[in-house]
Amino acid sequence: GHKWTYTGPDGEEHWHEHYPFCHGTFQSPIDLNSELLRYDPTLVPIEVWNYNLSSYEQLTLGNNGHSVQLSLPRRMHLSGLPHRYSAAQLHLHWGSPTMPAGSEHTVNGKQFTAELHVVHFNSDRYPNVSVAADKSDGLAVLGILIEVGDYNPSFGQFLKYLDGVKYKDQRIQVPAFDIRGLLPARMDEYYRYDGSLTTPPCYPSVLWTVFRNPITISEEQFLALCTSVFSSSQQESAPVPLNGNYRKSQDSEDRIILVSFRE
Ligand SMILES: NS(=O)(=O)c1cc(-c2ccccc2)cc(-c2ccccc2)c1
Ligand SMILES: [Zn+2]
Repeated sequence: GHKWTYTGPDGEEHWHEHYPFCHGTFQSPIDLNSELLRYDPTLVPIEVWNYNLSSYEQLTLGNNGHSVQLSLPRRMHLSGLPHRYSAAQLHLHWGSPTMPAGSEHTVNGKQFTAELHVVHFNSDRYPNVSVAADKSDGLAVLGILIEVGDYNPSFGQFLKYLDGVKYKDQRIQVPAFDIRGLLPARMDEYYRYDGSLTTPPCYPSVLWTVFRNPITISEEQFLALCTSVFSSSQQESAPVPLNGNYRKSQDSEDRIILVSFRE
């Protein structure tokens, strides 16, 4: 597909020129604003299955020039959603050392330091994530807001390998670990709405679950994230740091955001 970036001539205002859905409806991210929230007592706690991976297993850590992503085995899956959703990959969005706020979803206008996305696909209906990616009930993404605070040992499990994926299109095998450690303690408190991929091709195919409670990473872990990786390939003369890889808030139109908690 056509190249896209977060700034400049290929930035998000131009995505729709090659990716028409980016100009469409149900776009993500959105501001999770109290005025739009509706408590829904049918929203049950999210349950994760087979997230506790063995360190004997290896996962592929890659730099795709837009984010760092970790492949996940499809036996990892979610229950508590309308269908079974099996894991595909996780990746991050973050700010920069000078402008640390880099989450995609915001809460009453507050942007967090970073955001982790765990991408799953509807394995009841589709054979794999590629087939599911453009189907209206195809994907479910868990959004985990990240703020700077205590050191996060689970986050450290893959941050320590970032030097192996410094440049675009680099990938390495890393030991697996318990992915549950990247999620907040409370899985019963979350925002729920119908949205899209936050990157091109912006398919309106995502059932979003953004957890109410952020996780923390340390200042050092945040700096490692936003100084270790580049969106340019190793061959290019001028290395371009990979940071600020977040889409701005989209119009929530008249979408209701369901919440599993009473404020
Ligand atoms: N931010 S996101 O969760 O909506 C998202 C989902 C998927 C995705 C992945 C597999 C199948 C289907 C969708 C890919 C990306 C992505 C991020 C950086 C660069 C390129 C793509 C981002
Ligand atoms: Zn994402």
